[in-house]
Amino acid sequence: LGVCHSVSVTEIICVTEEEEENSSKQRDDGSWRKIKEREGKDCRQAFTGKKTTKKTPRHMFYVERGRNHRWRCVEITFRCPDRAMCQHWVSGIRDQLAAISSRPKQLLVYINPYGGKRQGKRIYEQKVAPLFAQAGISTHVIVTEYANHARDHLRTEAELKRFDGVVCVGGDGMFSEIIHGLIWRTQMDGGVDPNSPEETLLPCSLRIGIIPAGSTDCICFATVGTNDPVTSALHIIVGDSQPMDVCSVHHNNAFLRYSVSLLGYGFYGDVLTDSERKRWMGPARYDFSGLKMFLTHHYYEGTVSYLPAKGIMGTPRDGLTLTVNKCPLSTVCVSESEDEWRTIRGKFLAINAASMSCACPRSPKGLSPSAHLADGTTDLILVRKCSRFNFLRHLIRHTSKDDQFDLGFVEVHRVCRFRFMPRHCQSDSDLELDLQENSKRQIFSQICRDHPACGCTPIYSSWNCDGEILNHTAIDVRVHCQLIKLFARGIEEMAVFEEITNPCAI
Ligand SMILES: CCCCCCCCCCCCC/C=C/[C@@H](O)[C@H](CO)NC(=O)CCCCCCCCCCCCCCC
Ligand SMILES: Nc1ncnc2c1ncn2[C@@H]1O[C@H](COP(=O)(O)OP(=O)(O)OP(=O)(O)O)[C@@H](O)[C@H]1O
Ligand SMILES: [Ca+2]
Repeated sequence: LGVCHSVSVTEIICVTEEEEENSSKQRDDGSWRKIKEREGKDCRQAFTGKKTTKKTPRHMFYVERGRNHRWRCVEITFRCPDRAMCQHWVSGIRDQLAAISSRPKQLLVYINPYGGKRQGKRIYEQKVAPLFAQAGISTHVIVTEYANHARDHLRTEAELKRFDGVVCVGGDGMFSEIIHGLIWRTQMDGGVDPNSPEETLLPCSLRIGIIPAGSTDCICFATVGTNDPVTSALHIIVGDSQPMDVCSVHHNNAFLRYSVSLLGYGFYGDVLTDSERKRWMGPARYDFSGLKMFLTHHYYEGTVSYLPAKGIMGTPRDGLTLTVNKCPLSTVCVSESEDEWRTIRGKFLAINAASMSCACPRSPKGLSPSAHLADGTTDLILVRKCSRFNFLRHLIRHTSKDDQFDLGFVEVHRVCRFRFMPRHCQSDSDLELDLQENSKRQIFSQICRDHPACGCTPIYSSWNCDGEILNHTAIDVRVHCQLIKLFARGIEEMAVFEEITNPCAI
């Protein structure tokens, strides 16, 4: 009948053989037959063929694209009338798979059993481990016993040479642990001082895979296009690689933390502080605290200074396109001389630095839809003091096609470095003058946080650094271009997968 099916070798998971008697259920011969998805429902589809009596079917498992960037592992059985021909195909495919050097063979896996809805262990065992086994990947699995277990293990103990990658099963917090461990270890091994904000950090050689099992999973969502464990496992198996920028955050020449997604002062800092007391609510705590902090409507005074990025492709106001793994060729911060710095003083509801889009199920286009994962820049979004109504318009635009930056009180700059100084820390003399007032207001700010209806604004917010609270408000942030790599490929545009899934002759 001439129905054909093509599969790219790079998207084959494995081929297996099994001896099997011909049965009445089977359609034979000389053909490919798509049997079923490995996960989920049966989707039998027979292709052409003529009957024979005894066969040795060869099963091939490969990636099939579904809706919303989801990938599935599906199975095709192919039979040949001639055994030698079959063997030839199987060994040919195996040789080609073995030649793909980017595919991992040994992985170090950390599972946070308490992330998100506490399903990490189950998700890994039921959905991911069988796929890794099928693809011939061996794993060393560590179920974490306490917070920072994975980070500390990576920093000091893990025998990194044995592995081709690190997999983290959990949310953004768990991913943050992994990058802190890996980046630190890489600098120590290479003799680089992570405490100096001026040091150029050494890139990490091991790729990181994220199996989403957390509350926000924004890093997985923004790098793979969905927060689906099977899709992530398949990106790991086929050996994808997506470089990613990392911001280092310092306070007075002391290292605080790294950030890859959101550094947020004001609204997102307050949402996080409030939600930490409500961990028992699970992922819904963010919506509850989000609503609460929207109603409290605090603003904060301070000075933001930044070094604009130069020679880059695009600005934060570009269309909502996210591209696949395209890395800019030119360096961005050509000059770091002091006269290039710009300064803005003001009263802000939110100061956000988005180093990637921060797309997540709450906001599928994210905080900065055109932010690039790997261009050495972060998008600095300043939301000035405005009415609740206007702030709501800005927030709602994160969930629609409308441009959240096209509002008079919002500005956005693509930068490669920035600093923030809250108003009351601006100088020693300011500090002395404000000392008494500060200590009074600090006490009141706690009272106000607990009783937001009182309507007065505390002086300080906190920085939300990828979901962790920083314990300093004056910070110095620097973007390190492509410091880490993920088992991902960015978000595929429609045209890319239409091309690949179209059947064509073999
Ligand atoms: C009216 C609907 C407006 C919806 C606006 C949605 C904007 C959502 C933007 C989400 C950005 C997430 C950035 C990710 C940061 C992660 O590194 C970090 C670690 O996981 N997550 C959080 O800090 C967790 C941060 C979670 C923030 C949730 C904010 C929810 C806001 C809700 C506001 C409700 C106002 C309703 C008024 C009637
Ligand atoms: N065994 C453990 N016990 C307690 N906490 C742990 C353990 N392992 C990891 N953690 C910590 O749990 C926190 C939350 O983890 P994770 O990111 O996986 O889930 P989450 O629900 O998405 O949380 P968040 O929204 O804070 O990112 C992380 O900061 C991590 O350091
Ligand atoms: Ca970036």
